[in-house]
Amino acid sequence: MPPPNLMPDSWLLDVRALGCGYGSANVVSDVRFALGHGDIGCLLGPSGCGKSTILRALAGFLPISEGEIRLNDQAISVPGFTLPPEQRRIGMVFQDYALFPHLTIAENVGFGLKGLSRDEKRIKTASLLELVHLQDLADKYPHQLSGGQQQRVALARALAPEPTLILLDEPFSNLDADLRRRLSLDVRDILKELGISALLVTHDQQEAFAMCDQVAVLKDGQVQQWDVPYNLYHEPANRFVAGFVGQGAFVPGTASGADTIESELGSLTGKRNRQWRAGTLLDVLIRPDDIVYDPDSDLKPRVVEKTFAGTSTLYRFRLSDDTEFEALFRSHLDFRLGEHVPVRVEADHLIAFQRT
Ligand SMILES: Nc1ncnc2c1ncn2[C@@H]1O[C@H](COP(=O)(O)OP(=O)(O)OP(=O)(O)O)[C@@H](O)[C@H]1O
Repeated sequence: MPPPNLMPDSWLLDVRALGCGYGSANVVSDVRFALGHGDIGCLLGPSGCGKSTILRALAGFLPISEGEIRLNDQAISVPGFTLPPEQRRIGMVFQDYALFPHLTIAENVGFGLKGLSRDEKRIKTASLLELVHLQDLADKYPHQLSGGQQQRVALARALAPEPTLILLDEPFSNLDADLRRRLSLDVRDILKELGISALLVTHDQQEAFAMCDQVAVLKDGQVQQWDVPYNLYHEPANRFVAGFVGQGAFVPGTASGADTIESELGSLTGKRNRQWRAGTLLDVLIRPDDIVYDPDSDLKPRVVEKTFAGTSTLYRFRLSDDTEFEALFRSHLDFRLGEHVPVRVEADHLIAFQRT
């Protein structure tokens, strides 16, 4: 998987060393990322890390105190200047849909269409409703629609004025898990079909990975890594990203060569972008899918926890020196608590950080 294209001729959105916040204190600082034309990006991070703050700055609701936000090669925010939201051609979709309750679905979608004749407005609204598969509900009111349907209306309304960029602020978080997954894929298809760029804010990494081309992982108002999902999982830039993206446990080890680590789980070898010097003390990230059942293995950790999840079971294992790690097995491999299970590590990529 190649790294994201870091130098296209011109970015659609270019966020340069952004700093902003409320009052005198900055909530985010030195935030840098850029989005290509037609790409879907994501701001992913724990609650309070500054995702919505960045979104507000992008939308023009919050002035910035450092850096620059550029859209289509135009500076739309710099310290001392904020292009008003209505002049930015940026659409917003919110968590709570924010539809007008007294307007029909068609009127909600057509609300932002200015300067069109009545007929033009009707045709455009109908085509947008068709795009989000709601043409049969045009005359209903928001309270007559399900949450998922309301969110499709909100998307159609945001798309109506033909924005350059759409900002999606936790748009699926009021929906149940199954609907969330389906709607996020539908929204991705719609945006890709129209070639519209979007930036999604979420704390749900599965949603981020399913929907977005590139993801910024944030912590305490700073971007830890801006990368394609594959690299975030397999080449995390630091411990925070490694721990936040996917599951896993750190196990101590010592580098014995450029790409080999000796540990309580045996001699581990896997693909690496960066090489270690022999003797370096490391913490190795063991993901649940790095562990395989192997009846011939001498490594026999004890089951200390077991979580059945239908097609698979997540096991927590403990070694005699108290090192713990997890493994995800197909659920027909059924072991008891306390049982010693022969396993081995089969890691495609080795993720490890120097022990501090
Ligand atoms: N209007 C405000 N005035 C002052 N501080 C604020 C305001 N809004 C947010 N903050 C603070 O800024 C920080 C970042 O908040 P923000 O809403 O951007 O985080 P977030 O990553 O979007 O979180 P969540 O996922 O919970 O929505 C938090 O410490 C929050 O308390």
